[in-house]
Amino acid sequence: MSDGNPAKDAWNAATELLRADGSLSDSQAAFVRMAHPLAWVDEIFMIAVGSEFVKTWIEEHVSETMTSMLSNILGRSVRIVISVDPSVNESQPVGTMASSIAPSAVAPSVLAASEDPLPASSLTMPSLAPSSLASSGVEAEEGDASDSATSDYSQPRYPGMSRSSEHSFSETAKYRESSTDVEAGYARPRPRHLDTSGSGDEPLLPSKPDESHESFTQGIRYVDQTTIAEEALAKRPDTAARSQKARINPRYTFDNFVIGDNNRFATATSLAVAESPGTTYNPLFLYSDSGMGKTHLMHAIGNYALNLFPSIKVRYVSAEEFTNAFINSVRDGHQAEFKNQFRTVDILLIDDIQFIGGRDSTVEEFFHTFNALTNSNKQIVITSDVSPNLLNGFEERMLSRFNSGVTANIDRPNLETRIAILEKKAHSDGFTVPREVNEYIATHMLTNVREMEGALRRVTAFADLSKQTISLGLAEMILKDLIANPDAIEITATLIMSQTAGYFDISIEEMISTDRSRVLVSARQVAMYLCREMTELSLPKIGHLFGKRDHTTVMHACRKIDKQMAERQTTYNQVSELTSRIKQAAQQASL
Ligand SMILES: Nc1ncnc2c1ncn2[C@@H]1O[C@H](COP(=O)(O)OP(=O)(O)OP(=O)(O)O)[C@@H](O)[C@H]1O
Repeated sequence: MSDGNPAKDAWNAATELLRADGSLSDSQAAFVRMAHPLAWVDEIFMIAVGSEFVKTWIEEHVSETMTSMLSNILGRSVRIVISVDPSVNESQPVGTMASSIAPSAVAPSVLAASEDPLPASSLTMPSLAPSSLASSGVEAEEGDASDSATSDYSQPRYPGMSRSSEHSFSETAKYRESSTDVEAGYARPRPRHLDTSGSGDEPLLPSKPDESHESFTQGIRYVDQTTIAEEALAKRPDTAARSQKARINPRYTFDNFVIGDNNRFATATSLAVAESPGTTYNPLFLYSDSGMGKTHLMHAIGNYALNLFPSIKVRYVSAEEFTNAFINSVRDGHQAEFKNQFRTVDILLIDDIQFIGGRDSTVEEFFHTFNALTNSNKQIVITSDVSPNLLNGFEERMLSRFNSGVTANIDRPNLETRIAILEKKAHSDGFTVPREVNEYIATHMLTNVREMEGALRRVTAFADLSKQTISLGLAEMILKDLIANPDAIEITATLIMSQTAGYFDISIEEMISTDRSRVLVSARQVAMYLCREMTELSLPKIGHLFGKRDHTTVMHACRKIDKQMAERQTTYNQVSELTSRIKQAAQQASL
């Protein structure tokens, strides 16, 4: 949908057209969607990305195709100029940033560039960065005297029930539903190193499941449970045997992986690895806290690669299993078999690598396995609970190898994504779960997707066994030992302040200080707003808690955040997420 940014409209249209005619693969489209189209002036088409990595990737892989499609759409020849702006959130839906740029901020530098085209490298756009749109790094936080006690803010609101959470219930997920559409005969070139496999004349499976990966469009997508893997399985009965041999779980696919802001980059690189193993992203290192979907993505890579390349050899192994297999091979004198098992594959997926840290001989063996595979351009995917730099028990030479490819973090999913995950799980398990039940679970359980799924399973299993209809009341009853009664929860200003400070990565001292730098003012205003919404504290009391500030300052903060939530998706998401976190922390404290 257009929001008056012609660059964004053209970029989106070009992406969709190229996807439709097969010129962009799933992973290419995923990267294209990480870019933020800023402006189009004459022959200059400007986009911003968050990192050099994505810039180079776009330049090398899709710039030419996009340039020519954009030129067709815009009716004149354009060239793409890419700026790197670390403040661009690559996982944020396209358009968020562009739409926040005032036209007046774009005009001067762009026009100058268009009249006298500069080489791309010399075209810097400091005025386009959102941070530079503010007149300075110091933000006003005081209210004016007219914001007086006659306002509706003079009375406390309903404790524990914020307007933000009401919004989030009614307006969060914007998913579309659609079924997968596997089009036959859509072959892609096989990666060079796989061409020598001897079975190159075997037809490739359709590799463009198309609509199923539209999840890379903004936000969240909800797809039919029919997966590419299942479709392919029906066509190629041997796929089941190959998955089993590869120790790949056919249930974990890209189709049933919900893509949100927290995992967009990790999913894009995983897709790229499945499509072109052993080429660019080697090794791919995925890390996150427990239960965030690393193993799911790993199996998805395996499933997709097995479907794309009929002769490919894939092997999934947990680090624990690798360790045991190694120890047994030494004990039984079967080292040759061990080596053969792990060094002759095209893709090795090793899960939870942190497990082998400190086990010197296993680490050493893995080092040799790693080198043997990468030296012959075979793909390695590694998962861990921490980034390579924080792994314990590995030598430096090993860590530098882990860092030599691509590392991708998976964050905690936000509320919207958590609801989408639950909806998808319920759907694929064949249950109809009312939306408020999924919202209830997602709002109260936010630290681990696995636990959230466990809660949903508890509810569906109980309803199934007792032949009851799934309802909010039933869910509350079944989950009462996991989720405390909302009425019994005590939400204090201290809790709000500490959660908000943690979220913005600042200290409580900074939050109540007189420092008025932009980040601190934003965090402070959000915290004041939440205190007003979630506690019964009066304006003067809140002001006092926040460094003895005047009640008009609190009033100003509340009005400002209220307004920003209506205008800016980012603020809305921040407040929704914080509301969830605060409630969860309060619940845990009350259990
Ligand atoms: N984005 C997502 N979409 C769908 N399901 C998800 C998503 N994220 C996590 N899950 C589900 O959550 C559960 C836990 O995920 P997974 O086992 O992949 O986590 P993990 O990060 O590997 O955890 P651990 O570090 O404990 O091994 C799985 O059932 C997985 O399908």
